[in-house]
Amino acid sequence: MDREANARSLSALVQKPRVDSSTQMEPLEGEETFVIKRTEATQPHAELSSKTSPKTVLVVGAGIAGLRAASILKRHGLHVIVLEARDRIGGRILTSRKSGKPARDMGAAWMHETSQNKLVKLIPKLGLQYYYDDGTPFYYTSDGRAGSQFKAKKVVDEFADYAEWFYETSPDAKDRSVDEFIREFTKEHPLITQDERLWAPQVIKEMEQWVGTSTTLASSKHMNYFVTERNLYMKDGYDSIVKWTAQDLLKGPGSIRLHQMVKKIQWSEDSSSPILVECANPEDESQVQTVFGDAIIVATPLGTFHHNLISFDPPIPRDMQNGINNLSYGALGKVFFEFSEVFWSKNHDQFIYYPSPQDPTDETSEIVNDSEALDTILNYSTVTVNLLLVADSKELCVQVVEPLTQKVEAITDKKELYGFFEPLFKLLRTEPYKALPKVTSIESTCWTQDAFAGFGTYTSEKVGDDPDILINAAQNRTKSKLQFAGEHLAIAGSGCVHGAFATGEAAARRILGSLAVECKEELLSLD
Ligand SMILES: Cc1cc2nc3c(=O)[nH]c(=O)nc-3n(C[C@H](O)[C@H](O)[C@H](O)COP(=O)(O)OP(=O)(O)OC[C@H]3O[C@@H](n4cnc5c(N)ncnc54)[C@H](O)[C@@H]3O)c2cc1C
Repeated sequence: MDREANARSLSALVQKPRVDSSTQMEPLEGEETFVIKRTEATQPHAELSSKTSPKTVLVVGAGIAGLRAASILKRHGLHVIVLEARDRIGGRILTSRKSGKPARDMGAAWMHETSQNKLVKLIPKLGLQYYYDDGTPFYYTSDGRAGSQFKAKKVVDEFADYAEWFYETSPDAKDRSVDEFIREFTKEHPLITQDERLWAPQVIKEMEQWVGTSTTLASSKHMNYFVTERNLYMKDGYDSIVKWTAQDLLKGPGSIRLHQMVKKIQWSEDSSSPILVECANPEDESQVQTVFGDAIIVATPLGTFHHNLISFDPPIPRDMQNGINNLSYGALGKVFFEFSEVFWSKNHDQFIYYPSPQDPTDETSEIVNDSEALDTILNYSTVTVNLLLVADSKELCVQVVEPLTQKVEAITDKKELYGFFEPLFKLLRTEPYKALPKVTSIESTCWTQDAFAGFGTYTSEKVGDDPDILINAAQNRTKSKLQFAGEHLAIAGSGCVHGAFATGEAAARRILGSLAVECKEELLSLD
């Protein structure tokens, strides 16, 4: 379908949005986030899938993984029902569109690993605007700008190299946190100076943004530090990828059912027993319905499993459960600040801030850091995206990671939120003697308070985790009527949109196999 036709078919199905449960945002006037009309999904009576062909496949979750799987299955002639708890599709891809404001991606904003990321093909195909992050970042400490030759950065590169070699040559060695391991490395290194020793654990915090957790929790065994790829920012908003993925499902009513919070899945491998799913309307849990299918794909976030938000009868297969127990979930938060004037460097796309190390000779430092009253943003590592360069708006997007994400996302008062971040903005001024300009709008994420996001943002390998258990368990379910998809199952691009997209394809292939339907590769093409 071409872009114009796509837009036409969407507008036929679109209605005015309501507040999204994943974010607590400004009033919604003028917002254009698209929402599909409520369908017959809330019929009180149970519905039965046809015993004759085509078979019915249920897909739980209308994130990119579930939508990709459902769309492939529909193209293969199967009857597909996507059950989505929210009032919108896209899951952790959420583009906030407010009148007069640029599109803000509250979830995914970048295409990563662009050399292998097949979604990049959609950029020219759909005529989307983008920005490649080829610029150099500016680095800051509480004392101001750190030079580009900040030596501790080189020490961190050397450590990452060492850690990779260490676990390659000693695969059975005990996992420890990145923070613990880098301190051990710098302590034992004969040529590292005391300053480098102090700063290296601070500088490595830059990776926190990738793994979605702090270096005190992140696994050094599964460390993903050498990020040499290019990244592409979706200037028009990531929801265009969601719309493209869902276009076949949006053609007629009924394929996607919103407000369907799945609570229980009764499943069996017996081909004569249907899969039975109990759903409730999240806004009125007395509105319950039961849906039947021949097979099912569960594509909800890893955190929903950690919180047992869906019950399975019989329980989730043991190998899958073991995998879930051995993989962690992280939390990256974002706050968008729009200003009346630009006071930061116009030529650098990111501002990376390293918090000061605790000076072991300063006996008061521990007391100061423990004090909630004195807590400021400058105690944490942050990456601030310069949206002037990236998306042509007078905005900064400050990214934080857990445990700060939970704290920031719990702040509902905009003044308080700004006050917390203000010391960072003062630091980013190109003319430090000038007062900061007026902040004209603030918008913050709220994923850690959102059950449908699993109270977090994406998979994060923490100390002791083993991601392969879950991936292997999912891949081994070749003949099963119960399949799983989602970024947590990605072989490549874990935690990312393209990884999630690929897991939707893999789950669809396994369902086709289990229903003895031939997979036609041309129906998976992005061309
Ligand atoms: C702040 C943030 C920044 C990110 N940045 C990037 C980035 O720049 N680049 C990148 O590639 N990736 C990024 N990601 C990760 C990316 O967004 C995810 O990996 C991807 O969107 C996950 O897709 P999914 O289909 O696996 O899950 P989801 O998108 O979470 O879809 C799961 C769906 O299941 C639904 N659901 C949950 N429970 C139920 C239930 N009980 N019943 C019915 N439905 C249910 C949810 O509402 C949701 O729609 C970011 C994520 C966040 C949150």
